[in-house]
Amino acid sequence: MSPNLLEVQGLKTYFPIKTGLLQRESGSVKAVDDLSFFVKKGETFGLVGESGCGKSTTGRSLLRLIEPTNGKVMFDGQDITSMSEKELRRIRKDMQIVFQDPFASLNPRHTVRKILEEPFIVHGIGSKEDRLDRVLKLMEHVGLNPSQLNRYPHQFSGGQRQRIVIARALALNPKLIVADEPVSALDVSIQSQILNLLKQLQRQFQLTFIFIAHDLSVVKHFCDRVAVMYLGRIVELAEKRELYSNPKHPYTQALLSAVPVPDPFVKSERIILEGDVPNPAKAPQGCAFHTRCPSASERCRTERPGLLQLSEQHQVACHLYS
Ligand SMILES: Nc1ncnc2c1ncn2[C@@H]1O[C@H](COP(=O)(O)OP(=O)(O)OP(=O)(O)O)[C@@H](O)[C@H]1O
Repeated sequence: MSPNLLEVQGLKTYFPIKTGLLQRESGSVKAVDDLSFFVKKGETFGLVGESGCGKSTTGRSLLRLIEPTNGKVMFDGQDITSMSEKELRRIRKDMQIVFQDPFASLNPRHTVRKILEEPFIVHGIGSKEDRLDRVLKLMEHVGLNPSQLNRYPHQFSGGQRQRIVIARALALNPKLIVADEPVSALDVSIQSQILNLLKQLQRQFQLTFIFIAHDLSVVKHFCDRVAVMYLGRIVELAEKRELYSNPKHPYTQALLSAVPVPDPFVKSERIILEGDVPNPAKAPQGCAFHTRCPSASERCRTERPGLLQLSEQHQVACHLYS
């Protein structure tokens, strides 16, 4: 049996750009541009990069909430990309997503009971009493008071609302949860509580996580392996400790230099990236990062680097190492 829950090969998701009165297609945004990686059963795989680099589109494409343009996604040995809608509905209960903004993902007119009961109703699971029982258990698992069963989302704090979203994601006993910036909208003091809850649930229910974040400080304690994305591509992928202690790609080095160091005796030099992220509709030839890279050579301008295996736990897409 494969140790991997997810295997992704050559995933591409392009969005057409339509212009003019007739909305003619005039190109495409390469939001996800040829990603290949795997996620092991029970691990937390981090996807990190600046806003707009394609993290959310990747997460949604993996679950086919957005249709990928190309590539193959194998989930638990099954090819999701070739599944019919019906087959997909069956397998979707094994793959859930938690979004950044808990308020936007909850129906304001539904009580917690109704919100948490819905997945069971949709999948025809249990009698009314049995469903209530399941809802109460879910509330308990995520640290919500069962007496709040009949409250509405606006009667909860941001952190509690995210607990409701997590409970709903857990309802159908999934194997994989894509957590798309699940703590970014929360107070810093609440962030670690939610991260701890996710970790505890992971152990309790043998969950596999894909954890999306825009900076490397949040994933530091949470992920096992981390992929750094830039303009729709993975530029570096490594086991967490290896990535933090031995970053190879100039972009990862710049991202890491922006992570605050809590020790006043440790001096860290911040690498300031010049220029803006190139427009994904007109991504440059060669390495997408070359316009901002302090070490770019002529080759970086013309030739796109592939992901190079530096060691068993470390891959980098950069001409400095090839
Ligand atoms: N439905 C869409 N139609 C057209 N372009 C899109 C669509 N969704 C995303 N994009 C574009 O695809 C690129 C990647 O967006 P995506 O939201 O995946 O990035 P992200 O890294 O998750 O950013 P953020 O952290 O801000 O959410 C961006 O340039 C975005 O504008």
